[in-house]
Amino acid sequence: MSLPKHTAEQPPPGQPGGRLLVVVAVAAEAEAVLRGAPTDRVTVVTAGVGPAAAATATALALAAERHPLVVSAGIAGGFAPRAPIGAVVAADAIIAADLGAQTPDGFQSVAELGFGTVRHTPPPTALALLAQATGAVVGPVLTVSTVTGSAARAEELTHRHPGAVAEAMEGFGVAEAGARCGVPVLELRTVSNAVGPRDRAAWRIGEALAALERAFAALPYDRLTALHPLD
Ligand SMILES: O=C(O)c1cccc(C(=O)CC[C@H]2O[C@@H](n3cnc4c(=O)[nH]cnc43)[C@H](O)[C@@H]2O)c1
Repeated sequence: MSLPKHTAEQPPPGQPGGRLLVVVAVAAEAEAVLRGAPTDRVTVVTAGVGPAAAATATALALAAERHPLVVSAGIAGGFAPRAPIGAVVAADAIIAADLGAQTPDGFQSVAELGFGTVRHTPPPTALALLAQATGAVVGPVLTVSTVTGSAARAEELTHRHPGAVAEAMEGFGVAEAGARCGVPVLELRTVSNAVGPRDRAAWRIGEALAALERAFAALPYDRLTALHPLD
């Protein structure tokens, strides 16, 4: 007898439902998500910091269990004035902002150089639902491997990505894994610090984690998973 592909907790193929796969970097973010979310509607994976750790953990989680939708979540740096400390942001584009080469003409992304991609686009209807429920500021969220620490770097990123609302370190990795596995990816972040000159003492991590908890308490889980039924 062959085993069914779905588990007791998962709906049968073709029917809406299932858990959101939520990928965070560190334990404090996982705890905030789990305080806010109904525990039977999320699988939370603590991946580690950076896009490589995020991609690996996401791919492993998707291989282990079917999920209709993935959310890259956690704290982030916000671009002023669009995303102040405590704001919720949601990505309408998930962009690898430092994946490329420095050339005599300035930075060129791997996409501009003719290989690979630096952008993933979250599903618009799910993004709209998520943003409406959480009051998120919507815009591009940048994935960087180095936290911005100067006004010059913040200006350079804003110049290359007008309208960017936040930077963090994992979204593009999660989105790459989701794309390879055929599962759509959203990015939902709360702002702990401003993108700009390094001032670690000004980071408001507690405030951002409280906002993350509230955001996950507000998500419309049934409607989100119904948009992307498991096949
Ligand atoms: O002290 C530092 O400068 C520093 C260097 C590397 C990592 C950190 C972290 O605390 C991890 C950052 C963690 O939170 C996200 N995050 C929050 N704010 C930002 C930001 O302004 N730029 C990039 N990432 C940020 C990120 O996704 C990581 O998971 C501190």
